[in-house]
Amino acid sequence: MLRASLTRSSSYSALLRRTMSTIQAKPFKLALVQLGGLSEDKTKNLEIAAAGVKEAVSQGKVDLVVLPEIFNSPYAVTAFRKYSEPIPNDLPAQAGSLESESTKALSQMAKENKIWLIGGSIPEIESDTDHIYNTCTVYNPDGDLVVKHRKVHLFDIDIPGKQTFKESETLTGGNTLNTFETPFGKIGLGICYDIRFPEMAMIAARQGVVAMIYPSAFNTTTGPIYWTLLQRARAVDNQIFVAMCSPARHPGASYQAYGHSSVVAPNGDVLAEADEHPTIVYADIDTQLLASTRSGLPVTVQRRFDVYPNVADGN
Ligand SMILES: NC(=O)CC(=O)C(=O)O
Repeated sequence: MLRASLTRSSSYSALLRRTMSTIQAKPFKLALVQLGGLSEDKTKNLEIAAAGVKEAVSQGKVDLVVLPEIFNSPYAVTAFRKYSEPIPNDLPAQAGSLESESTKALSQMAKENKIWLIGGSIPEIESDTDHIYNTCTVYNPDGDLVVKHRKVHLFDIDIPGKQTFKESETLTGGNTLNTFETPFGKIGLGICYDIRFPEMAMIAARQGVVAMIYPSAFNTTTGPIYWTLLQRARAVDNQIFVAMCSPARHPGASYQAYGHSSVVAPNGDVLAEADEHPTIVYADIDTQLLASTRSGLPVTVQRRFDVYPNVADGN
C-alpha cells in the first residue's frame, strides 16, 4: 500500500496533502534573544531578560520570542537547587495565579509585550518529590503559563581536558514530550541536549509541529562541531523549522556558552545565525516552505515503519 503510493502514478499533490494534513500554520516572526551580562543575581538576570524581550518587539511586529537555557541562574550543577522555584503542574495556569519570582516575571514580559514567550529554561523544584528539573515555561500574550517542558535528556558528558558536565548530579530528567498550539501553528519544545535525540523531533513533527524550538547553551568544545549540524539534521529529517537560542558568551563564567543562536529552514538552510555576542536573531517563518520542501522530497510520507517498527529494540 505504502509502496503503491510511491509509484510514478502517485500524484504529488495527494502526497503533499497527506504530509501537510497535520500542519495548520500561518507565517510568523520569531525572535531569539541571546542574552548577555548574566550573573549570579537572579533578579538582575530577569531584568536583563525583560529588557531583551522589550528590545525584540521594539523592532516591529514579533509573534514569538525565545530566551536561552538557564538564564536566571549560573549554568552549574552546584547552583540549580539554590535558584530553583516551584512551577505549577496543573496547566494552563492563569497569569494572576503564578507565584514564583521567575514565572511571574516571564508572564509579565509576555503580557506587557503581547507576545508568545518561550521563557528559556529555569531550575524548577517539585515540592512533592524534592526533584530539581531544568524546565522551559511558555506563556501566551495574556501572560498565562500554557505548558512546561522538563529537559528529558540530561547533559552528562566527559570529554577529558575539554568539557565535563553532569547535570544528573542535581537534576532529574523529565518524562514527557511537549508541544503547544498558537494561532500560527503547533510548536514543539526541547532543551539543548534534547536536540541530540532525533526521536523527540520526529514524534513532534508527526504530530504536526511547524518548528522545534530549543532553549540551549552548548559550549566552546561542542558548539563548533555540533551546533549547526544538529539543527540542520533535525530540520531535514523532519522538514520542519528548527531554532536554538543560547546565552551570549561571558568571559568570566564557569561555563563558556557557544552563543550562535540560529534558525534553520525545513530544507536545511540556515536562515539566521548570531555570533557569540549579545544580540537578537530574527527570522520570518514562511510556512509555505513546509509545503514546498515536502512536495519536492516527500520523505515524511515515505517512511517505512513496516520495516523498522520497533526502534527501541533494534528490530
Ligand atoms: N548543554 C547541553 O545541554 C548540551 C550541550 O552543550 C551539548 O550537547 O553539546
